[in-house]
Amino acid sequence: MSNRASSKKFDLIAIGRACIDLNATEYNRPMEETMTFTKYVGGSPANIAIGSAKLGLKTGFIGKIADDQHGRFIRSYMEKAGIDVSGMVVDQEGHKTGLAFTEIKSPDECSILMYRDDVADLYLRPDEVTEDYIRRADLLVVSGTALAQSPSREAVLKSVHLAKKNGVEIVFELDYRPYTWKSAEETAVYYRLVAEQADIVIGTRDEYDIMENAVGGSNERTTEEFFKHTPRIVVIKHGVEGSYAYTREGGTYRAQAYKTKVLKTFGAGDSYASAFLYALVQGKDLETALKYGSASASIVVSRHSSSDAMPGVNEIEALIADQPVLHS
Ligand SMILES: Nc1ncnc2c1ncn2[C@@H]1O[C@H](COP(=O)(O)OP(=O)(O)O)[C@@H](O)[C@H]1O
Ligand SMILES: O=C(O)C[C@@H](O)[C@H](O)C(=O)COP(=O)(O)O
Repeated sequence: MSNRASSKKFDLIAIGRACIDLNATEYNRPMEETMTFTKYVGGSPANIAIGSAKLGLKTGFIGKIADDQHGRFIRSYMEKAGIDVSGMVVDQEGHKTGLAFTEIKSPDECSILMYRDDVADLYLRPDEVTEDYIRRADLLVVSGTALAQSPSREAVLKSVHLAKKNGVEIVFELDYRPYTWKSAEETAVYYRLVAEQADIVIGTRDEYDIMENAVGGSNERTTEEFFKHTPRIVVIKHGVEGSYAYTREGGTYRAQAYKTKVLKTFGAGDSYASAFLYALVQGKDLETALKYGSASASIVVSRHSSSDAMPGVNEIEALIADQPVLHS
């Protein structure tokens, strides 16, 4: 897929949450002993939009933000990052910004403490998603978490319908977060509904298991099932073990993770998605796109945030040229 000749206003529009991450400033200790936190924009689809804009993609965002100091910080940060925020809606009903406190106990022992009761992003309504905005994109990136509750769920389903109607390719980032979902059955129903209509699906092996409502699924069975439906590319990530891309035509590609000095584990998935999509938009082949995703992720896990830390193209390409892979 090369969209370089595309006349569309946006290479990519992401839909879902834009929130706040509060990352432990003193790390390598439990959160109980952390006294200060550094504020960043967060929320997986917002992070993907920021990563994409930093790589030079024409990027838009659809989501609902709170009418408070955090909401205004998010809008202004994203605007300065070069993202079109005209699809962002300000909540008028007193809903709050979602917060994610991140604990960094050690480079591989991190956790996230979410404050997401009644958060503004899950109140995005279908009437706040317009055809005129969606049709201006080549890609619509849908976050799985935005399907967790109504009315955000219906807003996202409408965006999927509008994307299909207007020939906009759908990228489904499974982005599974256990909070806000009511049951495993419910999650599997909505995940499958959107995944089967998507053109590109990206997730970790564990997230595909959630979608299949089963444990220990295999990539072969997952992809066999997907290719009976719309998806043409399925990306399955396996953490430090690397990642795979499967194509409808029967291709299998693998990328290894790059060696890095890990500061924390989160942020890997969002940086991976933005760089992978950037490479596809540039018309690069799948094997190269996987390398871009892996390189970007390895850079972000070595830094403190998941949004501000997103790398530029030169950093990603320099890392790929160095080839410091983890497992061969
Ligand atoms: N510790 C690590 N060191 C280097 N790269 C990593 C590390 N952890 C993850 N990655 C890279 O990030 C990608 C996505 O990570 P993964 O943990 O599977 O996703 P998520 O963050 O969505 O859970 C991996 O495929 C790998 O390329
Ligand atoms: O998505 C969130 O609400 C929290 C993120 O902003 C946070 O930085 C994070 O968890 C990113 O994790 P990833 O899925 O590993 O990229």
